Amino acid sequence: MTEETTAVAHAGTAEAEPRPAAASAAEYGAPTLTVQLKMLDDGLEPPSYAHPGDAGADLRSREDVVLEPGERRLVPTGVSIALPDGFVALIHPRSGLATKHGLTVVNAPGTVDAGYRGEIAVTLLNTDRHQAIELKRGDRIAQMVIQRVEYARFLPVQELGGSVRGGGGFGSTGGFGATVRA
Ligand SMILES: O=c1ccn([C@H]2C[C@H](O)[C@@H](COP(=O)(O)OP(=O)(O)OP(=O)(O)O)O2)c(=O)[nH]1
Repeated sequence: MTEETTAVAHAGTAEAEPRPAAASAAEYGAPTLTVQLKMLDDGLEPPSYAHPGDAGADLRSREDVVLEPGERRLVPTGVSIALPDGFVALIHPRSGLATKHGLTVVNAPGTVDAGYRGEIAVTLLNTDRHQAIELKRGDRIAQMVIQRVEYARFLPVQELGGSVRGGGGFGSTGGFGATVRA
């Protein structure tokens, strides 16, 4: 654990800034929200967006990790944040690692609550049945998407409001022909 490296104001309140309907090239991907960030490991790069307009900021592994086929592990990122009230950070897998190596996030998307101040960690799973996955400290292992959320007041009722779908679900509209091999 080391000293705080980055801190910006306004924790606890929603600070999203309105953006123009059509952002110019210079504005595209410009920050729309200020989030306090405390790095817990001086040697690691903070979360970052690979390109302007990317939804996910990459998170890095704080440790060297080897995941054997089928193995899962909670991997620390060295990052803690203070999200404004009304926001959530969702931890998603990275598609390249998923496609090329079968690396995924068990609980995808992981939910980082606005009130959470601990270290963000990622429960990685090697879904490959044959190859181990070797991750080095500093490797980008997952991505963090920050979104607005609603906090519901649950209102008990006897009858729910109607809808076209009604109770249909779990394949009620068809459209797939998968069969299970015996
Ligand atoms: O991928 C994740 C998911 C969660 N968390 C942290 C932030 C989150 O706010 C906290 C609790 O997560 P969650 O609510 O999913 O866990 P739980 O199993 O329901 O635990 P709790 O009883 O502490 O809420 O753990 C992570 O660092 N990474």
